[in-house]
Amino acid sequence: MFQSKLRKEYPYLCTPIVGTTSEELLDELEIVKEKGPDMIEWRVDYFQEIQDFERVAEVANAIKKVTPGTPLLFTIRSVAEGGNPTPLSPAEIVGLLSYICKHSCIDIIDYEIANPEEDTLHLRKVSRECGKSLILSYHDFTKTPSEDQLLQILKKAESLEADIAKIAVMPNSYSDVIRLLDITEQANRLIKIPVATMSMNGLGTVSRMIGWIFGSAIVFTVGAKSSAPGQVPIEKVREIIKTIKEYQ
Ligand SMILES: O=C1C[C@@](O)(C(=O)O)C[C@@H](O)[C@@H]1O
Repeated sequence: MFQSKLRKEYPYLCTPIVGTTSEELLDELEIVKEKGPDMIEWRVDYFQEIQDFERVAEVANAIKKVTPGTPLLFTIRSVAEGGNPTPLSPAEIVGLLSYICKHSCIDIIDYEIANPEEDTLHLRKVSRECGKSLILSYHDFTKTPSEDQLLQILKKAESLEADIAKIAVMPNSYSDVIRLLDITEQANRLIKIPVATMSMNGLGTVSRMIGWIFGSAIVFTVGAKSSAPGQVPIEKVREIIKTIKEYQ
């Protein structure tokens, strides 16, 4: 599975695509493809035809056909955690994630850790049976929770057998950004699965540039369009990593 290739010394550069139609998505993908990301995230909460599961699987396969060698992450972000409103109920979201594991060639699904544990365990089982990886994620668009709370979230993701634990939080000061980096470094010693962390917005943007040094395994970068505040274009992040590595 792809996460065994996650390199501690170099992060996966992931670029989201956020189109509302298959045409928009494939146009975005043409731009993104040229930039050679290590992972592509389809933000399905923006997709107009999200209720038509067969159509969603068809589009996922069309995306994968354009970038066959690049792990494809399938994300339905909830409004509560910064996503776009969708007509799907929580049960339908579980249904779509299960369907997509069974009927498409996506590689990874994202599920929010705040969801009921029984649904998470169900999706863990289905994704594993289908050979897909599972990211358990947590987002707070208003603040950066305490060190204790964030470490508990990462540990919970590990105990629920996620392949990767991810947290994206909003800083209200530089000390929040430093805390996030500190937690990232601690988590790498305390838990065994890879973690992906980011501090959002202008204040936190530095975490997207240097978080990998502290052990964040994935950086969400802009390929064509941004999916969260503070994301940096992929080519800029590459340059920064290259410069740091030259002098490390
Ligand atoms: O979870 C994340 C991280 C993210 O919110 C960010 O802050 O870069 C962007 C989302 O597209 C992705 O699903």
